[in-house]
Amino acid sequence: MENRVFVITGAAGSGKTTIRNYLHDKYGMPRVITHTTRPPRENEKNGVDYYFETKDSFSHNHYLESVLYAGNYYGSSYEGLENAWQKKSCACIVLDGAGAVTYKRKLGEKAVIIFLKVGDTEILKKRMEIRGDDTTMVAKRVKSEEYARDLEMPTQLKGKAFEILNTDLKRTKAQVDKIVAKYPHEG
Ligand SMILES: Nc1nc2c(ncn2[C@@H]2O[C@H](COP(=O)(O)OP(=O)(O)O)[C@@H](O)[C@H]2O)c(=O)[nH]1
Ligand SMILES: Nc1ncnc2c1ncn2[C@@H]1O[C@H](COP(=O)(O)OP(=O)(O)O)[C@@H](O)[C@H]1O
Repeated sequence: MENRVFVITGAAGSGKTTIRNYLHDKYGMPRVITHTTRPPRENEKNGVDYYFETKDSFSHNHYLESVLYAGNYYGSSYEGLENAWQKKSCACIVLDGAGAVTYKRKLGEKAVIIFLKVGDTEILKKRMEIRGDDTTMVAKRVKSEEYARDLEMPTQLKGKAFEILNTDLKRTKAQVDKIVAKYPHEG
């Protein structure tokens, strides 16, 4: 079976982590854990949600791609992806729009991109608040260039990515199931 990585992208609060966890729980897809210099949220654990790094330790890893997002660095390593592929042919990862573009460019057909859209920015803000994000962090996030950019699918991905409007989670999951069914994967 050919190796694939399902890349979930979209704005903050659009449901990327929820869908990545769905792919993991329903299809047993290993999650590629990425690295960040962002401080952990209250419920986040090192090695589970992210590898939390200092600026110095972040700079020592070998990345397939890395970005600056709302003032913090994020990066995904080749090693993380290879480790996931050693377990299963289909893995999943959460990336910002720029990361998704790089994955498509570097991995071609191996990268299946799903862009999650939520039209209403008030809904996104509310979801971040309900998730329990620090209000100062939410304010900083929604003011960032990267947040505004990721409200729409990157132009470089038009025609090369799936777009799902994530308002009703049940419907979103059903649409994800249809996409996964297009690709051979272990049970
Ligand atoms: N390009 C890239 N983006 C990443 C990586 N890890 C996380 N991200 C993205 O960075 C952005 C900020 O993530 P985070 O601080 O967890 O906020 P959240 O989107 O509100 O959960 C999101 O768009 C993530 O998808 C990575 O390794 N590379
Ligand atoms: N379709 C949906 N309807 C309502 N709430 C949702 C939906 N999808 C996700 N959520 C909730 O919104 C919050 C943000 O989702 P999350 O997956 O953390 O987003 P992201 O990783 O894109 O920032 C979480 O509390 C999640 O449970």
